Amino acid sequence: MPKALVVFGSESGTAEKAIKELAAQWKAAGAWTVVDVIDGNAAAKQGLETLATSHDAIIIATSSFRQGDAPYNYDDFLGALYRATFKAESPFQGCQHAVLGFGDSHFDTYMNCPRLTDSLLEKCGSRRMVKRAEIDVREKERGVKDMATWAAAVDAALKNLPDPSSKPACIWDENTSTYDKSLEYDDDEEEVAVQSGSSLYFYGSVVAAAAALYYLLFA
Ligand SMILES: Cc1cc2nc3c(=O)[nH]c(=O)nc-3n(C[C@H](O)[C@H](O)[C@H](O)COP(=O)(O)O)c2cc1C
Repeated sequence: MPKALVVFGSESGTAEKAIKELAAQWKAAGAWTVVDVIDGNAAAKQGLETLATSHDAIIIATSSFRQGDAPYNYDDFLGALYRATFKAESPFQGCQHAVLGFGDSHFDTYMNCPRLTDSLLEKCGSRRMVKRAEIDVREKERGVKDMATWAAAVDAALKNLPDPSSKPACIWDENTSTYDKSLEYDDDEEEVAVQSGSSLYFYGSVVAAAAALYYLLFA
């Protein structure tokens, strides 16, 4: 029976409550195993490779806060995805994922964190097993329907899980605008600036340029 881990990022409780309700329904149906429901920071503590090797799928529900940033309890997971991508590592090879996004279309950085998560997971080697759903707080009725459709798609995918090396269920930005926003991630070692979804290497280039200048001037 496939094993899935549910990971959430939630600052005011919406994504957490919604995904816990869905997880309870999936568990009750019993067609596949919901191993646990934990926040992103707790997931990151296990290490990405451990997460991938211990589970067939990772099911994510997250919102965005501030300027499209990760919720406080999800920051470490997003950071770990960034670091793996920077190092061109594929810790999620052999694993599959699904993302449920929560956001408010009033913000320029609408759905930034869920979209980044979906994109970075793929870059980390994971197969997208269903299309990401995006729940806008401004469209309540549509949100309820879209969430039910997504939950059914996740359930169907896990009941008949394709090989993780097969084609993804869809491309990252199918039927949605691309993220043309910026997101900054800070930790002790590095700061990452992603612009227009185009350059994960922005910060690396800045550091390299600064090092070259220092060498020319002082070495
Ligand atoms: C201060 C603040 C900043 C927010 N920033 C964003 C944002 O950048 N992008 C977005 O899509 N939604 C943003 N939202 C909306 C939340 O993501 C949305 O309300 C979501 O449903 C909250 O889910 P949560 O309670 O699980 O964190 C913001 C909300 C607040 C209050």
